[in-house]
Amino acid sequence: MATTLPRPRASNGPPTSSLPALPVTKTRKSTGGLGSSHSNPGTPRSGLRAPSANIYPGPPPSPAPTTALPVPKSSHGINSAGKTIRKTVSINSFPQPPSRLANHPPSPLSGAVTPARRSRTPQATPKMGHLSSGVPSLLNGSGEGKSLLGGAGTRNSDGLISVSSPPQSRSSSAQDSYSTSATTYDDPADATGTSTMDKRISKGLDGKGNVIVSVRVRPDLGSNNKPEGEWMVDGRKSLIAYRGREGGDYFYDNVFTTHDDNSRVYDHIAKRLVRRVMEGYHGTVFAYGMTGTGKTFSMQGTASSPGVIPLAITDIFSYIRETPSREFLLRVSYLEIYNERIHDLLSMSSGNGVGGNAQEEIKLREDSKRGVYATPLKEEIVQSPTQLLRVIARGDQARRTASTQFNARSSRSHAVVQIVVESRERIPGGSGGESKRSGMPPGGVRVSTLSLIDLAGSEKAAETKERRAEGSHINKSLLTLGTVISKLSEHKEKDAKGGDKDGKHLPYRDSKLTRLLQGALSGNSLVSILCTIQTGSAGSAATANSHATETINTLKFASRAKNNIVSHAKRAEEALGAGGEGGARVLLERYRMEIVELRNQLETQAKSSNNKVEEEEKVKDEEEERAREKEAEARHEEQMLEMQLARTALKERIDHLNRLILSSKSTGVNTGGTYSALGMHARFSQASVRTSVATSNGSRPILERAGSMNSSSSTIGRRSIQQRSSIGEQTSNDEEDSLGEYGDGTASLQAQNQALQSDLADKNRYIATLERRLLQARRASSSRTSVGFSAPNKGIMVGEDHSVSTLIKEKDAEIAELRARLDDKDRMLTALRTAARSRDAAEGIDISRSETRASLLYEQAASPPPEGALPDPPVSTPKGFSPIRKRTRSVDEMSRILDEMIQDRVETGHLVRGARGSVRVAMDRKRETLAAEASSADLEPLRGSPLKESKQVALEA
Ligand SMILES: Nc1ncnc2c1ncn2[C@@H]1O[C@H](COP(=O)(O)OP(=O)(O)OP(=O)(O)O)[C@@H](O)[C@H]1O
Repeated sequence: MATTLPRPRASNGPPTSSLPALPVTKTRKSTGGLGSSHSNPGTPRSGLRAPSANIYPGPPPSPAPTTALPVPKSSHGINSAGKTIRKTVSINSFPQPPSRLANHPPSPLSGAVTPARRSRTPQATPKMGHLSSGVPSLLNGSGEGKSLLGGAGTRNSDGLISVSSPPQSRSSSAQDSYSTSATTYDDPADATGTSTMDKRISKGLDGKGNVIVSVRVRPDLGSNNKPEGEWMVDGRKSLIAYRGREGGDYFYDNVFTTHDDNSRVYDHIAKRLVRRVMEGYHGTVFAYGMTGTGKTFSMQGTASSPGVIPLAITDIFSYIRETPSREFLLRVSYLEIYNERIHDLLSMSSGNGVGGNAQEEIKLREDSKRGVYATPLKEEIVQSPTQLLRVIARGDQARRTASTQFNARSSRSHAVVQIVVESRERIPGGSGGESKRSGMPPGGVRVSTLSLIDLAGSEKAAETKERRAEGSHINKSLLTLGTVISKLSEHKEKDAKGGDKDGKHLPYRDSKLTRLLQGALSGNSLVSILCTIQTGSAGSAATANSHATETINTLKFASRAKNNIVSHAKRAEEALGAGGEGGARVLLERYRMEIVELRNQLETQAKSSNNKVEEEEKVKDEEEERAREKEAEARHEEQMLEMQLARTALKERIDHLNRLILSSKSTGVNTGGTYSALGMHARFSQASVRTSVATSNGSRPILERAGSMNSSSSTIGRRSIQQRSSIGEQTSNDEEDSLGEYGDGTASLQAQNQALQSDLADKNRYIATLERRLLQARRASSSRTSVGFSAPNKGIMVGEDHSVSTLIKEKDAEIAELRARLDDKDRMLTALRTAARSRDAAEGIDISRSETRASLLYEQAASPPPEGALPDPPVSTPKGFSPIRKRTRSVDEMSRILDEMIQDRVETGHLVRGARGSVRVAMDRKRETLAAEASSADLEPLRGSPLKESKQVALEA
């Protein structure tokens, strides 16, 4: 259902175009109903209440002329019912108790207290004259009473006159609302300007106090049946005159004829009150009347003619919008009193409580600050007119209705909408004085309540039991209300005398309705009562009579109310802080404190979150740092592992080399000087040993070891050759010395050992260097790899390949260089040995040594070593092999043996005979095995070797 606000009223007339669905009238669930005979079949049971035009043809086509009114029977206006004499005169003529009058606050509306108030002493109303009440009022602009004396007769003859409301504008504005004149002028009547009536009002002819009692006449269903001539309704005079039994003239603050629409009714009965509520006064508007007379129609209205509630809502928000100096908080509750039980209409999901959800019993409580209030009651905070209207529409849906004799959709409960307005100066203490506009000092929160009450209609009889039960409750509560109002005058008198100030003798507690209205009735609130009547009646004469009686009762009630209820409403005190019960209820203050608290929390949270962020960043940094460290550690470990591996590999190689060296040594040691037999011809002896072994038994291990040694030396120990070039000289000198000293090659072996040791040291140094280089290369490679990782994949491959290939190339180059150096070294050693031998020869070395050697060789050749054993170089002279015998051996024989050996080698393919008779190791064999390579290397100098020399020497000898 659409919930838009009433459209702006261009004039007093009803809106012409479609209006919001709210207020929804009589769209409530029915509690049952009377026979359909009483209901208007044309009236929808749900949805918007249709304009009454279908039921009521509208104003009488020819309104009764004023002249048709019966002349009052007496100048006092007293009819046959003497008791009602006071009630037949204008309520404005009723006296106000002096004490009350003195207590009346000055009218903030007019801003001035009427200096002289006329007495309201009951008096006769000859010529139906009205006396000005002269009561300063919160609800009128002047506080002056009105008088219809003089000028009154100038009006039209339309007795049931409908006086047009002054033109007003409800201009469109934001927030689905529209501004009403309520916020721009104090009294709708004040702004009339042009009309005669309004001129009269502006001249102070309108008298209204803090309690406004108005009567609205509903259009009759059919003018044919109505007992014409008995009723006269004069809107201009605010007069209703009845010329029937118990007839009389009834004057009220406002009398609305059948021509007056809801807008005009609102403007006169509630507009000012709503404004006062916004300024901090409590206000109560209620509609009272017989069933079917238009209470709900007036309070809620229809889509095309919004009633008091929607128009009040519009004005509330208009006021808020136009009062920027204050901030407001609105909360709304909606309850009904049905069969003397209170129901929360906002807590009901649907239905009207009959078969609806069970509710916690709502009770009425009272405290000094809040007065009488219902609890527990749901209050909804609303922020827009639409929202507020929706809430109320929801409550309407839950309200109980039923069909009665006079109303197809009769309200069977009293419905109370309460809008609590909290307001506070925007800058507390900022302005330093009272707000010019509101006259309110800045400071605390002001809480006021607007109660809008649609009472259930009184009815004489009902046809069903249920209706009767409802009716009895309704009637009882309305009776109690009447009683309380009646007794208010007694109370006033007692109060004036200083007794019963609390009004304890008043039967407020006799019904929930009066208890709830206690605050308003006892004068704490501005009050506006709208009594609805219907002058005509369809049906029999009896019905018409009964109806007339009911109507008169309503008029009497209205008169009593106007006469007895005295409002001394004061602006609500501002609640400062949240202290006390009242303060705790002030949501605005609570919210302000909550906001402050939340802000503090927010700041604390912001701080802590900042700290948290910092801490998180710190932790993140630390984690990153740790991750980096871990990575570095892992890299380091990896490098260490690689180094370890490299070192292990190198150590293995060293061990291997050492083993080889030891092997060489052991050869030397094992030979126990046999080498000395080979002496300076170690190479030769080695070669011959290997040759012989290979020839005799082909012992691979030996060859392999020898090859291995050569290989090792060829790959490792080459770096120090240059260094050793000087050492080599030294060594050769040593060798020379040793040779010269001992002459048996022992010195040469030692020198050789020394050379090997130094070579080993060199190799170790070289290995260390290689380790370093390897490490550097790996680091470079890893850094290149890591750089490559950050680059595209291609980069990684290229980087790695490049580094590896470069490394390999470097190593190859190094190996090649070392090989070359080794060759140099070998050549140098050979040259040194040759030089030594040449020296020996030059110095005339004993030939016998050669012979001995030759004979030794011979012996060795004759008796080869056992198979598989290392060749035992001749370390000692065998028994029975004297030098003398050696000398006796013919050189030829020696030569022959040698030749045979050589021939044998040649035949086996180990040696190749040269063109000039020289021999050399076969090149292919050299390539085949390292041993052969070593042999080849050693045999090369054989051409000029000691063997050859010895052979030559032997031959020479
Ligand atoms: N001033 C009016 N102009 C046109 N139609 C009216 C007027 N007042 C009442 N009606 C119509 O009369 C019928 C009864 O009105 P309404 O329901 O407001 O009476 P009520 O006093 O609330 O009755 P109850 O006490 O049974 O709830 C409705 O259809 C309504 O439209």
